[in-house]
Amino acid sequence: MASFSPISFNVTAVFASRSKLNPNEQRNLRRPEGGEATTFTRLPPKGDFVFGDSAVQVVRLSDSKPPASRAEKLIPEFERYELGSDGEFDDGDEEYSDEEEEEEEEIQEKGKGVPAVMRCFDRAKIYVKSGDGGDGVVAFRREKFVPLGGPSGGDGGRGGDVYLEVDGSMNSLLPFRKNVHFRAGRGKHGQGQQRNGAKGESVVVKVPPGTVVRESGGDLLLELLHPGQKALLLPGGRGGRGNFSFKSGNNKVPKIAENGEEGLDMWLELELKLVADVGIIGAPNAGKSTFLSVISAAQPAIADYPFTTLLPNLGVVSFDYDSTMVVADLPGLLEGAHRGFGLGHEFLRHTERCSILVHVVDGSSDQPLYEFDAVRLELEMFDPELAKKPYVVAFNKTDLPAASRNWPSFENALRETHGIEPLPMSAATRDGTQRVVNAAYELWKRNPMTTDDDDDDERRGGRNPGTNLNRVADEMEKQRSAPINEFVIAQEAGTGTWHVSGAGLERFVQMTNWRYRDSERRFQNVLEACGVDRSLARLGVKEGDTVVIAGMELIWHDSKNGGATSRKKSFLSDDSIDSDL
Ligand SMILES: Nc1nc2c(ncn2[C@@H]2O[C@H](COP(=O)(O)OP(=O)(O)OP(=O)(O)O)[C@@H](O)[C@H]2O)c(=O)[nH]1
Ligand SMILES: [Mg+2]
Repeated sequence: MASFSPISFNVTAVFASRSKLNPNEQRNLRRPEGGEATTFTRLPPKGDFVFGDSAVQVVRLSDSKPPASRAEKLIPEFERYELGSDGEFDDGDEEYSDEEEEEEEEIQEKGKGVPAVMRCFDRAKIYVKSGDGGDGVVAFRREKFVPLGGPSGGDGGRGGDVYLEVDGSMNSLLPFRKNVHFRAGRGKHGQGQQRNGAKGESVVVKVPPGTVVRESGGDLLLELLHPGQKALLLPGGRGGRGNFSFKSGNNKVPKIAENGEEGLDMWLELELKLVADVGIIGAPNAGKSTFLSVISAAQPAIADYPFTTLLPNLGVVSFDYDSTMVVADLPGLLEGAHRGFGLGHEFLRHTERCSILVHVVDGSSDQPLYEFDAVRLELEMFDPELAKKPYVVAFNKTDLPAASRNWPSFENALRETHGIEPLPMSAATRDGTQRVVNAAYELWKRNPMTTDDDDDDERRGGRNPGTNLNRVADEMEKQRSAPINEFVIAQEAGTGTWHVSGAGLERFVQMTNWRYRDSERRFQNVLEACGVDRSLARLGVKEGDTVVIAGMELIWHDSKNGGATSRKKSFLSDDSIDSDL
């Protein structure tokens, strides 16, 4: 029994819901974005970030950029950043995101002084599309001694799928700077002699562990945390049926075949959130990377100037057989980081998932206390929640005389004003580092992370191995195969134009191949069977009115037996509905 949804005369509202229901419409809406795809330059080889020794340099916290001589060294050969007249660290690569102007300005403000490598290591925007299904064909058997061979047109092959897979060897989203579009192959068309088309080639997009996937400007889709996780994101379109599949008792020689179903497409925003238990923070050049290198097997670049660490490094600290702690060494934090100056903003988000922080202070600097307070303030300004995380303070470089001189007053001040016991250490000589690690471990044990990951794990498709990683694809498939008799009718106010929309109907129109003679008849029959005609008649459609279904304009002609749409030409009501609907 056919049914129809309640009528709405608010055309705008109906279009809005239609864009939700209909992947084709969504495609049209998004397509303009496609023209403005984010393209990036090539990822520089890792070696470009390792620098030789250079003279010691004192960098004040108020310096929001590396000195010019350093800047030159930071620049990989094929990426140019220029120090502008205002002394800011400009990016010569203008190819990055050119969304709306406002957004652009905001990014520029936040990304001030940040080379593209760092801006893009944890965020990317990519386009994915599953393959269209292959078309079915109309063919008839031609055999010797069989004068009237039956239908033999094969079905089209299914389009390729789009998968997302976690690759444990990746640690950034930088590869997506170059590679933005991922399209699965289309299914092959059917052939005569009942040969079905082959399935289109699937595409697997590799992402690093800790990747959060969002539909561009929309909902959170997935959170992929563990190496090996593989999620089916966009299923390929169904292959169109060939005329062999349309053979029925009523129609033994069907001259009809379907188009393949169009694949789905989407712009995705990827965000990498490091999965670390402990975050090492501090001012540039404090010795954070050196500390990580002595407590774990990680070998981060260490050099005697700020901004050595451009991308966070991860290290695993092992305690007992079964107890390990993942530690992240983050780029140096500067005053103004919360406003996007220096490198701060780009990575501060990564500390959100750390249970605790280790704050490394350069004990040999002019004013270690000032440095300590400034970094704390930055944390507070960026996110007060972050500043509330438990932390250990490591007073580094105690092997240097300046640090020894600074130590008593620093220790005193922290004890008095903050109620904290700082721990002295020398990452260079490893003196005291074990104590810091132990303190961090104890603190971490007492403060296990209570992320919201666990709460709505199922929704995110994340941590729990039992979670359905294919739920996005399932959802898409469900939307796509919406029943054909679920539709909404709206009349444009004051005109004789009617809009009929519904995902099932639109898919049906898209798959109808008008080249074949029987297609039109089938189309008319379907409109009648699913209740479109009856609903329109009940709502008062008049002879000559325009009815728009899935972008196709039809003219309504009243039929004798009371109510039916027709497609420009005359309405045919003498045939039964195909049983395969
Ligand atoms: N004397 C001495 N030098 C140290 C110690 N720890 C680190 N250094 C030196 O301090 C400089 C900076 O060390 P890094 O580990 O690169 O500092 P960082 O905090 O990671 O710096 P950025 O990544 O630039 O923010 C290097 O020259 C290290 O050799 C220490 O305990 N004693
Ligand atoms: Mg470093």
